Amino acid sequence: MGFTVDQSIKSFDGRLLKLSHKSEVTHTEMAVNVYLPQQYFAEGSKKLPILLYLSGLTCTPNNASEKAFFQPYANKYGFAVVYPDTSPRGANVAGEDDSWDFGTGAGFYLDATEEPWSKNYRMYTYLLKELLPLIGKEYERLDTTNISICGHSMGGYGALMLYLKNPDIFNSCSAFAPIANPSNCQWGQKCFGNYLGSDKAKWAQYDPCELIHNFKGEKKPILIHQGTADNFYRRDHQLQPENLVKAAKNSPLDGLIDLKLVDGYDHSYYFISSFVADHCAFHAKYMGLD
Ligand SMILES: N[C@@H](CCC(=O)N[C@@H](CS)C(=O)NCC(=O)O)C(=O)O
Repeated sequence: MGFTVDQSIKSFDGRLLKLSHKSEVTHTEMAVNVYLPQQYFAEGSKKLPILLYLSGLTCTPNNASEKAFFQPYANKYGFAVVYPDTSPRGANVAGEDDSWDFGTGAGFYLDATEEPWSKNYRMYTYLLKELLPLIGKEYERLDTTNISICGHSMGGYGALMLYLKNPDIFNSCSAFAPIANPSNCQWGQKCFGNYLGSDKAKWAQYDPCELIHNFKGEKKPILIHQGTADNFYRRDHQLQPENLVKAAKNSPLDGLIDLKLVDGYDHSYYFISSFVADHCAFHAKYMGLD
């Protein structure tokens, strides 16, 4: 089943497509936005790389499409941006709308193994086995063999986790204020506990601080920005990017976590958009575009 194009909006010389499709993985209708840069519309253009951007808790595909400002850099370098949703919606699972940090808007990019979540909350398989292949099929001038990954907060964790597990699929990884050690913070413990149960060995299969030890890809840096005025970082200890720097020691990525603490920035899209240029330049290099 293909995409329905709900809207096609001109933006920074390219077009933002608001798409939806029926997912056989989540058994729901899924929304996804795709930004096609100006190069996509040029006669005889070659296949364009893809930046997969994963959003944080409560987001739909629209938050980053409207407020992160990837578009000028997507046009500068010539890559598309794919903005998936953060969970299935309307799965009708009891309790999915009870809190903002679990269930709807908080799929944690994993495959739930526990009832009643395991039928629908399967964002890991959805992204890798359904969404990316469908993008490749429907947009033949996008190159699904040249994908980089980036994300914010829960999506920053998602980007780290997906990259560390699948270096054959993703060229490069960066994150804004990621939940770097989910087994060790309230947000992660709540979601891992409900979706995966109490077996910590299952949690380790998704925690970047565990996965980094078994990373099998090329030795490249991972770029992370973290604002020092982010309350989820300094007050609530939900993010803990330093734990990933520590975990990298004596791992294949020893010394390659490029954590940039940026003074005075909070957790919002004002922070993200301030450093999007750096992240796009970083990924463009590994996409072969600079
Ligand atoms: N709803 C939460 C905040 C959730 C939040 O900050 N979500 C971040 C990701 S973790 C986000 O991107 N929010 C949407 C936005 O800023 O557009 C609260 O009330 O504290």
